[in-house]
Amino acid sequence: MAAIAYEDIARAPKALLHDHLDGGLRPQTIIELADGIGHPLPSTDAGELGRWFVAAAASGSLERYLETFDHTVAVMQTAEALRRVAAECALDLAADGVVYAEVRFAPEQHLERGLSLDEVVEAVLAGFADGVAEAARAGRPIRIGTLLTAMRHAARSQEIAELAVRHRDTGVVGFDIAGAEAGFPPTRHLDAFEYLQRENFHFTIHAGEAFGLPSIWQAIQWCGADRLGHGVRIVDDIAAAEPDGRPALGRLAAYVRDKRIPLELCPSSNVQTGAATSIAEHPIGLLRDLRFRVTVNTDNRLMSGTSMTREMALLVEAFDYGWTELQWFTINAMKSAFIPFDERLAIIDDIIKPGYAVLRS
Ligand SMILES: O=c1[nH]cnc2c1ncn2[C@@H]1O[C@H](CO)[C@@H](O)[C@H]1O
Ligand SMILES: [Zn+2]
Repeated sequence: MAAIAYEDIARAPKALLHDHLDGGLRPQTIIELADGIGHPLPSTDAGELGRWFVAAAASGSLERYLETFDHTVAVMQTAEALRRVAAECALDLAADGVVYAEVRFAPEQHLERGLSLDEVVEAVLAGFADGVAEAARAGRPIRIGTLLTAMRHAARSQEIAELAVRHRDTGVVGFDIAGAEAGFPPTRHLDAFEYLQRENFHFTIHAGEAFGLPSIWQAIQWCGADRLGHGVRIVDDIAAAEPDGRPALGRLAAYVRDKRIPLELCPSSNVQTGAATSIAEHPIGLLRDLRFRVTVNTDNRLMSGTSMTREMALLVEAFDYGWTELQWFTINAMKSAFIPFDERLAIIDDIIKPGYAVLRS
């Protein structure tokens, strides 16, 4: 069978669980917002600036990758800027054929010009509502859930967890921690995770990206994470192959698979930070073969110059995947979403399955 065409993947309904708002700005928007506040940029040509982000982020280290966010966060410090960026995010995802997305950002990074944490969240939620409404008018319906992230090197996670719970009925569906992983274990934020569990709230934790199994183990067994942001280093607990030819799962890997803990895998991002050597050698191939609850994600569309369509196309090329695998990734993501069960099911039954059925035929 011929490989699936890029345009067909673009038309397929897609679900995305791991996308950073401040990692997905349009280069032209960064230029316009930076101009308004006098923030200096590496380039004021949109094409060049886009390429600069991708090159600078492909540093081989998570810490250096994260330095590129200085420019995006700098231009996201007013309610108007946040609202615009969020609206454009919704429009761009919808145009890419994403029908459900969870988008995350760290409110504590947007207080430099006097906004309160609640004002930051309200501006972003308003922007998503604007973008979702405009996308629907253009015949590209999308649903967006917001995740609030706390920065793992900082000490505001309890406050951000409470902020998330405060906005749970107006669009915030989960919580996360992000930032440099080595030296900042998930248990530093145990109070916040315990609070969220008592509130019956959902959270994912960036773990097993730049640091290995101890980070994943803490995220799940100490903190109670519902999902793993990346989690790609779980392969460190899988031995190549036993004499019978089957890979042997260690206790943690077996637990993650048995419990169906979703892995928010982000192939291109991992190659840039050095968490994987190439797409072809990305552990997603092994993890899918072993039937972990694998999902495909963009992480940062600007820093990786990518989209959901492109991530899927790269996997089709590297692993020879067909519609069966792409639908499986999509339904895995939808099953793992933080919105209510009946709403997830409706998207699977009414949008995803019929959409793939049309593409297959
Ligand atoms: O892949 C990642 N690993 C860890 N932290 C990340 C990643 N991508 C983005 N951020 C961090 O999350 C913040 C809020 O969105 C970003 O500002 C960036 O510092
Ligand atoms: Zn991330």
